[in-house]
Amino acid sequence: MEWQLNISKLNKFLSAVLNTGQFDILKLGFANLNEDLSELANEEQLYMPSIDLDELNEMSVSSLLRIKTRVHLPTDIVRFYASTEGSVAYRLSSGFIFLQALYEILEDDTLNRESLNELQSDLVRRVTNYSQEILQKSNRTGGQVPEFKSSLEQTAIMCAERNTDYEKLIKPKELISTLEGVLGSLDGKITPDIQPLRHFMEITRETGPSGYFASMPAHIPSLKCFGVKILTLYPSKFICLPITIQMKNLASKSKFVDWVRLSVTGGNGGPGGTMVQWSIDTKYGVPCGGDGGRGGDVRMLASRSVSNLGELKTGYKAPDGRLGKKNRIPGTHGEHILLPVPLGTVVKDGYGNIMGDLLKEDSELVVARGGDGGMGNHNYSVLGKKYRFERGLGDLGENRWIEAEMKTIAAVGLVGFPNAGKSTLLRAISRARPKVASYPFTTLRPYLGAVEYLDQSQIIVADIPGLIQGAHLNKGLGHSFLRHIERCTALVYVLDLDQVTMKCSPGEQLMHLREELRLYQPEFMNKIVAVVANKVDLVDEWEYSLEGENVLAISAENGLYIDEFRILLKSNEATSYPSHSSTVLLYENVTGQLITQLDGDPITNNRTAAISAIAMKHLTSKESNNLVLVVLGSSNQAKSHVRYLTAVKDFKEIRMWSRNADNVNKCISYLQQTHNINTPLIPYSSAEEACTDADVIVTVTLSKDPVVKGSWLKQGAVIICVGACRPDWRELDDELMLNSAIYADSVQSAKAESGDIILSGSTDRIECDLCHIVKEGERDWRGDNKFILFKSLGMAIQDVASAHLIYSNYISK
Ligand SMILES: NC(=O)C1=CN([C@@H]2O[C@H](COP(=O)(O)OP(=O)(O)OC[C@H]3O[C@@H](n4cnc5c(N)ncnc54)[C@H](O)[C@@H]3O)[C@@H](O)[C@H]2O)C=CC1
Ligand SMILES: O=C(O)C1=NCCCC1
Ligand SMILES: [Mg+2]
Repeated sequence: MEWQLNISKLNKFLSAVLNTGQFDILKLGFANLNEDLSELANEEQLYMPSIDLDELNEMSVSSLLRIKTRVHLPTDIVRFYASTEGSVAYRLSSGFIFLQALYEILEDDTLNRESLNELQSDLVRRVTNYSQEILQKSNRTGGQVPEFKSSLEQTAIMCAERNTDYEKLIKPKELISTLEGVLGSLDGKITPDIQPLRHFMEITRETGPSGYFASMPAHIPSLKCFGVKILTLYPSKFICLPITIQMKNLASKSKFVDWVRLSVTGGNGGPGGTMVQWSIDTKYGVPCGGDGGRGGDVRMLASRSVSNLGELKTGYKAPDGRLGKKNRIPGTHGEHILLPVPLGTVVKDGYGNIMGDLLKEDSELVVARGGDGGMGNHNYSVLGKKYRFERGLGDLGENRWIEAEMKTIAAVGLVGFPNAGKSTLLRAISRARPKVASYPFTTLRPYLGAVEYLDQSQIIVADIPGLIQGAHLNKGLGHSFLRHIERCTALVYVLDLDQVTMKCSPGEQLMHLREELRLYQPEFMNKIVAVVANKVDLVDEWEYSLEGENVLAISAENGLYIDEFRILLKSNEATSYPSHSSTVLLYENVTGQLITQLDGDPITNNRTAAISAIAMKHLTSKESNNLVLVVLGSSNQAKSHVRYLTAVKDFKEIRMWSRNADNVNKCISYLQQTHNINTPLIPYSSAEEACTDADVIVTVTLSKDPVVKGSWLKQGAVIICVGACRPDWRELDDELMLNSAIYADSVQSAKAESGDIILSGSTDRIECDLCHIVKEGERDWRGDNKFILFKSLGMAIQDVASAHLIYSNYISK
């Protein structure tokens, strides 16, 4: 096929796009046009469209040049495109598709923003379909695609489709039957995840509260693959800090800037056009010049991804509007300049007047307005030779000096009495250098420090100057510093353990600090808090809890437990950091090539629940329906267990309990709204009440102590115990354990890893592995025992089989 691009249509298309004034043409997806054209030309079966640049008008040429020199694709396309680097065939074909789409775009007579959007989605669809076709054509074992330079590039796509999208590839019934099939095929040969890899264990000992698990590699002959899951578990959740700030080029940023002065100038309005349309009816023609385009504004944009004002330059000028065009078409507007600033930046004009307070993500403030475009000559109705070229020149853009200051200073405020060591602590965790001396009020204004993490995130911490008793009455620095606390998301109470400098006992310090804050503003009590006790090196013994609060003892001066403190700031329930985080690697059997690397979290969530569903299906009698299910816990596993257990059994009702009633309600709404669970889901405020008369009880908590007691349960109850995966953690009490017929996904793993089994002395009482249950079919699993217990530990074989299913579904999607 020979393509002849229709230049007048190309011009029309480009003008239409540019004239919308809001559409960024570069985003339409003509990637590497140049390169693809030349490559296409070398490829016999493809033909190069001919574009005669001389025929294009100025605007189109410059647009094309921009297109050619910059690759700026919609992210979906970038994902596919980038993933196939090195695959010449693929690149050519993507180029081919781009060109084909371009050709069709040019054929389209009805261009508007909507149809452009449609075309853009269409483009993404085509590239996607094409990539699927290539994947399917691959005839290599395991579905590996020969054209791909590295499977990692391709799997990056899948990783990018984290949790939600990813979960679409996993259907409960399909996963359950796949895993059941795999368990059935095992023939008793099962690789137990007896212990995490030795190195991980050693690291665990060194690193404190976090725990590391690495499941053993598992081989699944029937699926022609093997694999491994690497998993870390960090259960300590002292403090919830919802803000961690992603920072680009962390290494290059050494300065933390919280105040800047800069000059800002809006773009000038473009001049009106002076074009004249000739016609035989008028002697001098009809003026038809459009209005000039508006000059761009300079705007500030509040963004969570910006941590300080250090990136701002000393001056900005927005682009001018362009000349009005003929046929009364307005000139192109100058683009606005958006200056990203941290949330909570206050902007003042040169006279100190507040122009705005950027508190919310994505809120914008115009700091220099662009000038209006001048009127085109079509507005001047007077006809005749003299007035034909009358037009407005466009207004000048505003110009001023402004000051920007960060006022939402920090995610976390350090609060403590003078000399508790807050400044020393800030120095220890960040590069901030507040003055440190042992007399009160060394710090007169809040000092900020950025605590930086290896994953490029950072948390801003403020050293809030000395609070004293009576501060709420404006004593000491009084209200001036209490105000700073207002804008912190979380607070860390810093207690002084030094007998010499402390005003009162640590317990009393905590009480007084809280009281001061409460008296100043009762809402402060709703803030997230953590408590640290400083100068622990100066005391012989220390209680690690105070008034029911976990307290982390540190020595800021000597760097003792400072790493723990840094981690404590970051680990929390309110951030998106999950307690578990994992990766699954799937390898091809024969060649040992890595087929895919997957985010392990959705796999863990789904496969664990699928295994529980298989166990429950076999351990309860086939006829039993309308049972009462109880789920203790309200997080990932709780959600997935409701979905998977309801896929194999009908329940009369599902009772849900968790420590946090709010989370139970959220969990219930999620299940009803996102997964259309129709079985009544009932929140319970007492675990005991929920378990009374229940048929199936699932424990999916991070508790270290029993959450269910045998005395609560009725005879015949089936308990699926999913949490307590460490040798010293419990979810079930001894009475429950000793009265249960016990089964496990792996007997060997359960003997080595389950605190419930080990500490209740039940290691020799585990009947068999799940794969034997699956093979045996229906029988009396309870025997003489009061209850039936399935202890789940989670095994690599389940992860690998699930990853295989996801991968297969992905490539055939
Ligand atoms: N057997 C297996 O294959 C797997 C087991 N697990 C285990 O399942 C449990 C739940 O996992 P996720 O939902 O991902 O964890 P998560 O961290 O997202 O949620 C933990 C849940 O436990 C609750 N919880 C925490 N401490 C508690 C306490 N002291 N008392 C009562 N409830 C408490 C929390 O409120 C929350 O509802 C964990 O113990 C985890 O290690 C997780 C994955 C696989
Ligand atoms: O995914 C698994 O397998 C897990 N095993 C024990 C602890 C949590 C996750
Ligand atoms: Mg496990």
